[in-house]
Amino acid sequence: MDYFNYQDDGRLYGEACDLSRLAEQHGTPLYVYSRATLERHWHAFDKAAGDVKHLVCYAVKANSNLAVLNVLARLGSGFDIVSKGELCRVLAAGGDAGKVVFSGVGKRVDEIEFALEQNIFCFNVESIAELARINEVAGKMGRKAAISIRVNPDIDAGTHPYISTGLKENKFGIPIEQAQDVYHQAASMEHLEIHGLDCHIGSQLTEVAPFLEAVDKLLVLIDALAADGIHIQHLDVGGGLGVRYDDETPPEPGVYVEQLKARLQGRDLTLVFEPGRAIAANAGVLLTRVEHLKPGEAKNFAIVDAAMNDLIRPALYSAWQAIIPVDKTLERQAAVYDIVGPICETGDFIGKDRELSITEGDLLAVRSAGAYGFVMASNYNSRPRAGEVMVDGEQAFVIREREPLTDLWRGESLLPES
Ligand SMILES: Cc1ncc(COP(=O)(O)O)c(C=O)c1O
Ligand SMILES: N[C@@H](CCCC[NH3+])C(=O)O
Repeated sequence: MDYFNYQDDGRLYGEACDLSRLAEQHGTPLYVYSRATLERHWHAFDKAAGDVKHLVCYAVKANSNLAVLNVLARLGSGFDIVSKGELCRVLAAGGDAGKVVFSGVGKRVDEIEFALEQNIFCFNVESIAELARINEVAGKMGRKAAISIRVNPDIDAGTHPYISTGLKENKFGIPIEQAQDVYHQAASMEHLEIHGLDCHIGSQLTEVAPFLEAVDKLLVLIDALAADGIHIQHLDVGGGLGVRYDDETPPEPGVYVEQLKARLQGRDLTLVFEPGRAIAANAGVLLTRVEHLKPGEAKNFAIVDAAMNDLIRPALYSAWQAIIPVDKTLERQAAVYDIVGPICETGDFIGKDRELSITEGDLLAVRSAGAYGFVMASNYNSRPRAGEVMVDGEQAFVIREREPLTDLWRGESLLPES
């Protein structure tokens, strides 16, 4: 059975794997990813960028399992990281530090040192204080740090307020009106080398227009900087391309990349992309089993063995993800359910008001769960985090064991007897 959504047209995309068998073998809840889909989505960006100089830096935060990173590293992917931990993962997965961009508003001194030691491609700098810190650390190490400034173009990405990043009121980047001045300050810092210009306006964008608006503003800035003698070599357009969860119709990566390329109008710029969700979301599902059906006057509940600790997107952003029975051939009575987990929170739901034909013990797949799924999991209610499996053609590999119960208190200690 195939339950991998192909983001281009919403079709289920096939790997030769039987999800029911995987659930029986490895238990539920269980994340399952498709290698072929990860690769196809990465290639969609890389191929479309084709004839211009470019670097596809997969955003590690979307899904940082080592096997996922390794699949992309083998394709020659770059990586967008936001912490030392993510850089360590990239290195452990065989990624090339020379293709790493380091984003994030709060880089610590030790993180900057480590990134410099590893010779990363570029720091995406988000404040004047951070510029000064990187300059100082690089100076102490006798190094020069390659930097881009993340510019906040004040554009409404039209996405959920929690994942919108390019507005004035957001904490990210340097306001575009101040950017030219900040580049001049950077140019005067001895241990910095200006390489690029960066922006990221939000996540799950379903239109190209806001990206184009941002790029147009950035190109004006790039031209103004050139006139001042500051030469920008690469333009990092961030991530943010949305995927189809329900009936959205986000542009395909190819269309998005082509339109961005057209905006460059022959400028000699390397394009950097930081897609996370567009590569990983529809390459994965979360498998969960129905524990109980609980009919009620106001609501029917299907209580499943996955919960908000496994997939927090519905609780956190009221995100909608498709939930389907894995075996559709079973004859069941249809009813409308809230699909809820066992956690002691009313917000613990995976989906609301879903018409499903199910009974106790049935296996469900929560689709589009490959991005911002496992990575946002927690141990709330002392629940071990789910296992992860990667399907590769006929084969399936456990790429992370379900967390053993004893790991739940690893590193904790009792107070000494008094
Ligand atoms: C700086 C940066 N780059 C890339 C991404 C990846 O975004 P997405 O998963 O929407 O492509 C994010 C997250 O939104 C981000 O903050
Ligand atoms: N975690 C968010 C996306 C965050 C993007 C990170 N900058 C989601 O699940 O939609």
